[in-house]
Amino acid sequence: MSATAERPAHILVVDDDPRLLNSLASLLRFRKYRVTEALGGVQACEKLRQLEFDVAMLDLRMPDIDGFGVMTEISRLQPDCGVVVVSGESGFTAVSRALRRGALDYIKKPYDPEELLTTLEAVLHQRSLVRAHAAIQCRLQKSEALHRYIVNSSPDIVFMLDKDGHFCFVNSKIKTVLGYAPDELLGSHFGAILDERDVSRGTHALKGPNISADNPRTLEVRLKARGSRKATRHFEITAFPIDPETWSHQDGTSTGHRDARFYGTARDVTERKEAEAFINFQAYHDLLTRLPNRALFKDRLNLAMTQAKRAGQELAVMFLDLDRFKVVNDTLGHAMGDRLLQAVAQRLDRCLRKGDTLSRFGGDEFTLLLPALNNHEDARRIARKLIEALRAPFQLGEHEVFVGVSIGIAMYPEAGDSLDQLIQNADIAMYHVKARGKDGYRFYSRSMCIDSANRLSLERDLRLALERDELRVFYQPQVCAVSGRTVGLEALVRWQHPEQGLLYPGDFLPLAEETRLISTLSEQVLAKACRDVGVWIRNGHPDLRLAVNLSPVQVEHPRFVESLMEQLEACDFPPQNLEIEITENVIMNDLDQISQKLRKLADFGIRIAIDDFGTGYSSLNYLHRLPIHTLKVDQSFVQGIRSGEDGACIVNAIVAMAHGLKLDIVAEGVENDVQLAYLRSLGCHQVQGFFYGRPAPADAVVGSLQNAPFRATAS
Ligand SMILES: Nc1nc2c(ncn2[C@@H]2O[C@H](COP(=O)(O)O[C@H]3[C@@H](O)[C@H](n4cnc5c(=O)[nH]c(N)nc54)O[C@@H]3COP(=O)(O)O)[C@@H](O)[C@H]2O)c(=O)[nH]1
Repeated sequence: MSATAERPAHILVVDDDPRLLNSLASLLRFRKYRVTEALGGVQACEKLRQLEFDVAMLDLRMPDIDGFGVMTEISRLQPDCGVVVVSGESGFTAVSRALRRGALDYIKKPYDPEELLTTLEAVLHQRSLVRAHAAIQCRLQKSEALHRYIVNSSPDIVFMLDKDGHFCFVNSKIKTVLGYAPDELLGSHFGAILDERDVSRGTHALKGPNISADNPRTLEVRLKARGSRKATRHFEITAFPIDPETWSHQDGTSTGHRDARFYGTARDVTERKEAEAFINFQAYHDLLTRLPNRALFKDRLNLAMTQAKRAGQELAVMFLDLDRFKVVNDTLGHAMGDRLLQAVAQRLDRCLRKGDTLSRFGGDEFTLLLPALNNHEDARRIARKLIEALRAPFQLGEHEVFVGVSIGIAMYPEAGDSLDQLIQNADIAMYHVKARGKDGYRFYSRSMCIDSANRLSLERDLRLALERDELRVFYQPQVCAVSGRTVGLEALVRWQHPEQGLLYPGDFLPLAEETRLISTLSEQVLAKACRDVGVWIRNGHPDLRLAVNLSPVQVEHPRFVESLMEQLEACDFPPQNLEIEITENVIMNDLDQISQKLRKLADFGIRIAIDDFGTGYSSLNYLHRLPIHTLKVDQSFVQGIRSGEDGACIVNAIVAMAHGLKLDIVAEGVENDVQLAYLRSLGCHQVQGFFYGRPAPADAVVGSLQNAPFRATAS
């Protein structure tokens, strides 16, 4: 009777017979329906355009527009309006045609009023069910659209996995973030998009025993973007197991959600991770060179010391300080200085193995950790490599600059068993390289380290020693390898300390250099040596050569040439009998200045020898630019002859080169006849070393000058 409880159903009654029309309308009105009458098809179509109906009760045979025509209009104008045909026609064709056109029922005239009303009620009831269903469908669609919108607009990737970890659902966020279309992932295992480094951690995460809705699994993993264009991104994944009891889609849908056992979200945390990584990098790196900073260096050193201790191995800490960097910085400016530091860091870094740590310690200082070494030779090799790496000039814009590096080496455990001690001792060793003319390397030895109280008392003692004439000069012969005759004597300073006994240069020369007492010390040594050797020269050894060591501090002094010549004059010592020994590094500190000074000395007849040849700068370029007379092969190479290491090859090369350049050559540190025989076979005619005698005081030397071979027994 009614479309809803509040509103009576609106019925359109259509018939071309006024009497039948009226009677049907009255019957329906009597039953409280709202009725609109249409006398024929034309009127019915008009009413359909004006009003809304729940049901149309329709005659079929009408003169103007018949019932089928009206049904066409109904389905066009009001498809929700139900149609009940009330017709005198009862042939199969008419009935079936009416039903095919959408009529819900067919009542034959003359009708039974009760039967007609029952049919109408049933049609109205069916209409209301259809409408309710449509309303629910509509609400469902809206609800699903809303949820789809919420899920797809989520800032996170939302996903569902089956029990084995295959995707059952993934929202469209994955397309924006990683480039995958959700559909292409359905059915694939989630491990397929995990970065290789996180596959095992990621896949194990879901298998954990404690994972539950109250205790979701949260982990950070890297996910691969689709294709190779984009990099891996970082995600924080939170995954919950789905309780099969509460998951209402068990009965299945075409999307496969029914198998879902895990629900989760993946939040893109790449920006946060990158910011963290950058902050972390800043905290542990030097931003100019991108090398580890002090803090990271100390951390790695600590770890390496623990490992070395456990494995019973050595490690080396090197302290590197650039030579001549200050000049570049002061003359070309800080921007160029910065570029130089970057270029230096790159060159040094290229010399190292994967496990080594090069750090910028500050300014132009670098520290290097070489873990797990077998012996000192390993460290020595790297130090030489580093020095060599910086030898070639650096191109800074239009400027070509040269820097060198002074390297101090502290070996663990020999040079200390705490990290601060190792760094400090490497620094001390580096300082000794600087004091000896820069651009070289030295291993730390205990004699280098004088604590401040000792240092003060030693400095005071040294000042007193210079006043009280406690310095002694010892002489070591330089012998002709063929005749065994002594052709020269190297003067080597000793200190007869009143309490500590005889001290060697290594015990006090570094301090003398630091305190600038070296100038007075050298003057005293030279004066004594000139006096001693001068007497021997005058007493029948006119060609006897006196070799003296000069410190860089002396050579760099602006009055170096003048004061040396004044001293020789004062002692009446013939300049042509003097040979000064300087290291290559002294020369390279300021090639132009040194070259002028050496030329002046050479013009006076003084001979110039390069001491420790092969261990320092070794730029062969200076050899023909300077007035050099002698190369002294360093004792480390001579000792290599015995052990059959590289030393022998280097000696071969140095001797051949000296011959080519027509320079004299003196091999230092000859300790046995094997070395002597080898050197002789190379044509190295002058030798020096314990084989012929240790350095000895003047009175021990003088008697042996006549004899061949010379033999002294002192220290
Ligand atoms: N500026 C000055 N420097 C000086 C002076 N006197 C010495 N020195 C420098 O000190 C260095 C160490 O000297 P010293 O401890 O005297 O050692 C010399 C020799 O004893 C040692 N030597 C000689 N032969 C051998 C050998 O067969 N085996 C071996 N293990 N050692 C040996 O070598 C030192 C001499 O080296 P060099 O000078 O390179 O010829 C010394 O190196 C000087 O630089 C000084 O008055 N002023």
